Amino acid sequence: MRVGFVGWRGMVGSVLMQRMREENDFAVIDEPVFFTTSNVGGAAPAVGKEVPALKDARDIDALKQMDAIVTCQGGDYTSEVFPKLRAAGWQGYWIDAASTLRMDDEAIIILDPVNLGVIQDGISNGVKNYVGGNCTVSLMLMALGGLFQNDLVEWTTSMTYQAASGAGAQNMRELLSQMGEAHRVARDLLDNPASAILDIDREVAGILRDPSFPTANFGVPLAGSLIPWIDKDLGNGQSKEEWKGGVETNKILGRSANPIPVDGLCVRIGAMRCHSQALTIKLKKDVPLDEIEAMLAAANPWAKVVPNTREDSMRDLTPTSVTGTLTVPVGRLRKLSMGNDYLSAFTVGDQLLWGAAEPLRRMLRILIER
Ligand SMILES: NC(=O)C1=CN([C@@H]2O[C@H](COP(=O)(O)OP(=O)(O)OC[C@H]3O[C@@H](n4cnc5c(N)ncnc54)[C@H](OP(=O)(O)O)[C@@H]3O)[C@@H](O)[C@H]2O)C=CC1
Ligand SMILES: N[C@@H](CC(=O)OP(=O)(O)O)C(=O)O
Repeated sequence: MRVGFVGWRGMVGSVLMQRMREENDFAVIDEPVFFTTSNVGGAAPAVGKEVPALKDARDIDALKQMDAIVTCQGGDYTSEVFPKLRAAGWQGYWIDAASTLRMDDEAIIILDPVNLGVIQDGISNGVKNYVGGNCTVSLMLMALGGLFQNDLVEWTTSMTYQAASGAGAQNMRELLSQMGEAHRVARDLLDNPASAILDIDREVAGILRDPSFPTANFGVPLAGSLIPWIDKDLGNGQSKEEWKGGVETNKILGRSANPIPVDGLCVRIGAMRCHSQALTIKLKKDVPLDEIEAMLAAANPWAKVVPNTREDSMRDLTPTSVTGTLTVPVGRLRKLSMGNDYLSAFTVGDQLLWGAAEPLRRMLRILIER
């Protein structure tokens, strides 16, 4: 297969390249070809085999030569180039990280540990567009796959704690600048063990509210605070990120005609690249907790049940412990006081791995190895 890569040096693209090298994926791609929107003719990345110089990511004729294109370049690029490429008669596979085409009838949302059957049916039926899901949705389904597989979910809420990386590389940098500023104004007081905590707090609150505080990307402080809105305002009280929770979950599960209600509030917090979510799940029936834990653990090799103890939760169920790994721990599992068919859960996952790059890498592998 001749495979074109667009957006390979961005944040999601870099994680994709890193994972493809780790899994030796380039060995099974006959001809990898790298594209750019900014450096035509420049050197392509080292992938262990000879590759041509960077080609123009807007050159439809060059793109048309590809059997598959994997893009992490973003939604604007997809909106601009994809229709032209199809209009030019291109029949190849389009594998995309951006949300643009996700809810399109001609596209499948890819998360193969959860919906391999939907993907395989799509390939057999000639579907050519495969799009990675919203990070929060993919991570929730990786964690709760066992409950959905066993058709136990009547509805679920998802209250999220989303990392800065979901907003982009510049936002991650801004979060760290904000943390640095908050520390800077308190440093002298912190160095003095006799200083009053309310003096420290006043200094920090002052800089968070100061017009000089770096907020160009987030719009408001995130460090020492949080942002209870992610993505566009749909005008009905719901954010677009919250809307995606329902529609994308059901599309991935192949049950858009008979949807499971999934809704909640999406909140940005000061983690770097791991999204966390607290879930309240209304079960269709009362299932013993040990059976639920066994189902969750058996659903895929990455979901890991964390015992619901203080020590295990604090050690294994945090962004710090999960970052940079493919493990999706799920814990805080208990029946809520509302009744035995109400289950709580808390899960954490790396939004650049299962939330973005990994489903694309695996989709390419599925196409190559079929
Ligand atoms: N961030 C996320 O969490 C998620 C993002 N996505 C999707 O992936 C898309 C890409 O996101 P993301 O990777 O965060 O975007 P980036 O902004 O990191 O990268 C996008 C492109 O910007 C160009 N670029 C310009 N300057 C630089 C630089 N200094 N370093 C690297 N690249 C640079 C590159 O294109 P070129 O080489 O052509 O110049 C690159 O491919 C998003 O638009 C979204 O649709 C999907 C899921 C999660
Ligand atoms: N919206 C997500 C990141 C993202 O890129 O989502 P999507 O792929 O659905 O646009 C976040 O901010 O955490």
